[in-house]
Amino acid sequence: MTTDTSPTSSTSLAELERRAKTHGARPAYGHDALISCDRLVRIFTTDGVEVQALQGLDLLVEEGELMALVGASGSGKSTLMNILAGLDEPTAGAAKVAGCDLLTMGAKERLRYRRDVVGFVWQQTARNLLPYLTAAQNVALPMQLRGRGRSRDRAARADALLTMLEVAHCRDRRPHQMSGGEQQRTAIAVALANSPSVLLADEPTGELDSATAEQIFEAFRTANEELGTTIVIVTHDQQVASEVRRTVAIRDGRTSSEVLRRTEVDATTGQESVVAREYAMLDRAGRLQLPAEYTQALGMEHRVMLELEQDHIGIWPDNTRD
Ligand SMILES: Nc1ncnc2c1ncn2[C@@H]1O[C@H](COP(=O)(O)OP(=O)(O)OP(=O)(O)O)[C@@H](O)[C@H]1O
Repeated sequence: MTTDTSPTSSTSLAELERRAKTHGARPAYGHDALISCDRLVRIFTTDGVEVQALQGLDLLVEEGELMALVGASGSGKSTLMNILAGLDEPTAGAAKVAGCDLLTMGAKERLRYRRDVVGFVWQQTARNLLPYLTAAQNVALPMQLRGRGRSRDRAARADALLTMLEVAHCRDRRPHQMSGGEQQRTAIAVALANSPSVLLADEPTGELDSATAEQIFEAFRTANEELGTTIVIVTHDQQVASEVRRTVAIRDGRTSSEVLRRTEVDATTGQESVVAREYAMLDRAGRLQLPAEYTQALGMEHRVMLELEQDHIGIWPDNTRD
């Protein structure tokens, strides 16, 4: 590749000034996103051994999105969720959720963040609900702890949320009297009780069969559509891609690819169909993660050749190797 981007004598000073101005006027990365992670790093050190769980992860989530994060075991999903939940702090990088800076928050702010800005649903149903409270009492509790409203108003909101999530019949039951799916739908109601900006769910269907999991995804869709809550669901289930509009894959602590689903209308027949397209992620330094099956198929290793074409960039194996 012989692309030369250095300023040459033919580049006028005025042109360089114009480029610098355009660059300076560009809005900051993720300025209009509800969640923005910028080159996020999390290093764990155990017995002197360092594990880089997040290795410069970039992620933007817009307000009102319902999206999924997928990835193999150990790819860094839970680490990212714990940081977004305000339960863990990143080693480096930047992370903001609804205007809150997750790196500089003090203890008091962190507590307010966890109570008001984010709601969580965990995989283990026991972690989501208190066993000695009924479904309605579980949903009312976060509102009570926040000290908002009268008891009658809190009970009315709990009822409305349970009804929306189709578990009104469980209102007077304790968790052990409900099915796993009913418990998780009640857990979503609990997480929504204080109207958080973001709902985070870490493997919420991990303990459920596929039919019940489908109902849980339906409940997330209802919450997203009716309340406009931004929802991020972590799962290792690749099937989730058919349940949400955007699925981001994490590999080795970085976002590696994204699947977008959209409805397209055939211009001639007028028929609607859902089209899913996979994209590779280009990070802010211009780095691209190529899928292993592509690079292996062409024997690409270490070095590749690039060529800039009119509307695409070509990538070829290094043909100087024997
Ligand atoms: N508290 C910790 N101390 C040391 N290493 C950790 C800690 N938490 C996570 N790790 C390591 O960080 C890496 C990412 O772990 P993480 O739990 O985020 O992955 P995951 O994608 O959520 O995996 P799974 O799907 O199995 O839950 C792993 O190598 C893990 O061993």
